[in-house]
Amino acid sequence: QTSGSTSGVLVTNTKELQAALGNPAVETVLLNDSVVLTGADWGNVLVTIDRNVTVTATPERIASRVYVSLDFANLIMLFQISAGYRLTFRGLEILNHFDTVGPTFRPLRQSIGAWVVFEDCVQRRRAGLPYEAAVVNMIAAARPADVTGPQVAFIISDWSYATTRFSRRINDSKAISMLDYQTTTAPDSSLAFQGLHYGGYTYSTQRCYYGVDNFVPQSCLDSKKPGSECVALLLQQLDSGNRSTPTASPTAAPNSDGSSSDVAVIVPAVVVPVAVVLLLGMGVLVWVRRQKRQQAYAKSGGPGGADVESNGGKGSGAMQGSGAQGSGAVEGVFMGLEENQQLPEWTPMLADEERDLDEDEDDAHCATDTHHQSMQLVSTSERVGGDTSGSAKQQPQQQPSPLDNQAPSAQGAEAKAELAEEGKETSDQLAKQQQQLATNGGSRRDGSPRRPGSSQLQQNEPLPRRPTQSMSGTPAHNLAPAAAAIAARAAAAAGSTAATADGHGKASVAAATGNGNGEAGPALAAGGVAGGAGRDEGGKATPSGGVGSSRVQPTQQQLVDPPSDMLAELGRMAAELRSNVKDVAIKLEGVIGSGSFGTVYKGTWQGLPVAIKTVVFTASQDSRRRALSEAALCQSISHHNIIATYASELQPIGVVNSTASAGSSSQEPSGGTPGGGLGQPPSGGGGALSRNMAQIVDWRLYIVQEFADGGPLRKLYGNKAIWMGNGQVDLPAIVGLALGMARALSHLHSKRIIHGDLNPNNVLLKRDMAEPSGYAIKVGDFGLSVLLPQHRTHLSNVRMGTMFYMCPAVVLKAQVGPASDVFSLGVILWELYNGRRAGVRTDQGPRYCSIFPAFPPSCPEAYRAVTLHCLQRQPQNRPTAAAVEEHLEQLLGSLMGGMPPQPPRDYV
Ligand SMILES: Nc1ncnc2c1ncn2[C@@H]1O[C@H](COP(=O)(O)OP(=O)(O)OP(=O)(O)O)[C@@H](O)[C@H]1O
Repeated sequence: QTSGSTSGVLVTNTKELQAALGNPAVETVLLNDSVVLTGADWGNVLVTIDRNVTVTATPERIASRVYVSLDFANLIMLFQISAGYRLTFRGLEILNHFDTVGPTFRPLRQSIGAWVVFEDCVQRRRAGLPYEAAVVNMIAAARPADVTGPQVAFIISDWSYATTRFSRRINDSKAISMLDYQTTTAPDSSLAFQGLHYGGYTYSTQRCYYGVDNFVPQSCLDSKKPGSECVALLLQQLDSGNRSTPTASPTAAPNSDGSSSDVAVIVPAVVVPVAVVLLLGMGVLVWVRRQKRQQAYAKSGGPGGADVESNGGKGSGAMQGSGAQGSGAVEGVFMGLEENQQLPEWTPMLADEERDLDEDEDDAHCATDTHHQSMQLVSTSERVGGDTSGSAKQQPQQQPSPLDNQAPSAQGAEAKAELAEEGKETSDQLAKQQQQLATNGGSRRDGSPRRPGSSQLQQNEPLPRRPTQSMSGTPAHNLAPAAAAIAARAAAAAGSTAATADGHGKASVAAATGNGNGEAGPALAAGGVAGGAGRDEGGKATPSGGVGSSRVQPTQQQLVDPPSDMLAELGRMAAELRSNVKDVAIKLEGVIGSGSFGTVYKGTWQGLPVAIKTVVFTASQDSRRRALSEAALCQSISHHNIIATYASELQPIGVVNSTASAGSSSQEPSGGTPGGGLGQPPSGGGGALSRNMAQIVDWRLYIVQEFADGGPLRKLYGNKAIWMGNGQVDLPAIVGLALGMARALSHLHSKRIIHGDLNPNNVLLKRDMAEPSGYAIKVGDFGLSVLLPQHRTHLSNVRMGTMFYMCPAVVLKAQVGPASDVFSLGVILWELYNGRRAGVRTDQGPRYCSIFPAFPPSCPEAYRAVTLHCLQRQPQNRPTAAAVEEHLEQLLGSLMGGMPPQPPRDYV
């Protein structure tokens, strides 16, 4: 049981545990009976652990499936783990060891580059967020850069386990199964003035369960207090003996004598029948909708639950949907058009029916991006490629824990069902959050309150168009009320969670121009911009042009209330930035969302509204190449229709001391910018830190980008101002947006850059009155972009992109080139005209909607032709992005009675 260790030591109390952890010869510490640590016995000692140690229940306890209780009694900073080492807890019920929320393990002092691992453990909090909120936070937490796949955490019911704490089993109606949850906690020195240093390590839980004794009341969460504050309040109440208010919960744990409280019995008695009735009602609703859907498909000539192939089958059968079988079909891949292929018939009835479906799907998958991420857990990931390739599609298999009380097979099935269930719960929760924001804080362009529903664009929301078709400049005064409302909300956000990083210190380094001075001491250094709003290709400062106008643009379209863990993270980040960022004022205002590689924050930098992307990665990783190349690529591109990157900054967050194996302790990074390199790999430059470059374990990359206040294109779909119904559309608006994308792509391809993941999530919008739609296109997310070598038409062995937007050559042959981007553009052009997504996920799997790629008869032939040209099966039959641009320019010109609007000169 001691894993080959010859040095297992049995401990029974605080002093023995301290001695064992501090003894370099001990690799395994055994617990057979409950241990409650006491501060008096531990004393003022910080034990340094510079080896791998496992603290585990004895083999007998594990064999008899009893967790041994280890109570840290809220003692803090008892030990520190040197970088590169891991402290593992196994088979234990661990109590009173957490910070109020989040994965901060309070007994552990800041341990940069170390691992704390919990295997087959129960983790219990005395007070915590409701499971539904906690699981959202867990799923939203970024995985360590070198760990693939999504977080796997979900709520389970009827949880029961045995612990050495009680003679009776503990029974809870719910718990969270943390099957595979891993995250790297940011080094947190925000409480250094109190002598407290936390974080910096990777926190990993495998096959663990998470239970909470007392839940914060919903009223506290509804009052918009951060979750951590609600938990702190609850703990105060518990300490003062006032347990009556907050503890009511159907999942209340047994009281210390092992008996359940009355509340825990009564609440289920009321809630369960109501929930059952509601669930039944929902089930009937879903069934009716499904029937309707199937009837509609049947009418269109397809089999029940038809997929695209049924429609495409009218032609050559080139379209494949999820239901296509035995034909080499790939889920969610449109196989492209062959010459003279007959398209499915477009009927308003089908389009409307499908819209219904699409809205379901949009609600379920796109309420927020945190949610988008969570859905990767519960269903097939849409995005593949690079680090996430494959992994996101696979659900990690649960290894039966030796301590599990449920039959492994039953639990596996249950886990899947729970995963699906939790995805729904998560989406509901986030939809609610967003609704609250819309009701409470959002504002519309005219300053009137947003209607409930979403903080994003609503279907009938008026667009920010210029009043006439003239191409005059932005009427900034129209935006003042919204700007005021936004400022108020931003100020409120700043009051609670944000901080202005305006510390003093060393100068920033301009790396894009290669003149880094290598001095340790980081700063958010201006890459392409030197204190200005715009930039040109060479990274020189330019006078503010179009981007400058963003100073008066409303900026709240995308801001969602972050989960409380993120608020905590935001606070830490702000503190970190405050201490590190020297001559640059950066203000964080909230979380926009998170994608597969990190979190995106909303902030202000040098007076500009910005989005700050953060990516944590490991030096030895492929993800390093990828993160750095994204930063480098972003900074090398300057175009009106591509998100501008103002600055980027690489910060070390973990260091392995080369002498660590000889027993010395970890070395905290000085916070320097290695090599003075913005977006440069950590290889070279001066400074103390850069001399030890190879020893740096983890990095955090910040990319400061232009803020696209209109949100992603997918949120615009269906807006009644553009898509009026029955195939009636605002053509100039659509063609203007399409042209923006074609211009962006054409520019990228002229630089031999392949975007690799063009989809309506990565195409952002920014208010711009000069555009027919009121929005300028801003293509972003270069995480999967690659540079095409000279004289090559494509790269092989690169499979990347997002389901529904990948061309067959990418999926089937792993060939990526400009033509694959053009194919993705074709799918989006179709979506733009139809105001909806081409592909949806259904209960039967992902599939294209049945009318794709048909157009309503009212669609001008010029638009239809260029779209279908992009969707050709053979890459060589597709047009270049430049040709699409030219074509759309002509079309828009003719629609607007002259030349289409030109982007501001500085940005072309
Ligand atoms: N420059 C920006 N301005 C405004 N919002 C942005 C900006 N960049 C990203 N976002 C938003 O931040 C969220 C996260 O973006 P990110 O690019 O990290 O992930 P994603 O595209 O949603 O997912 P993935 O990276 O997994 O494809 C999204 O809602 C995105 O629209």
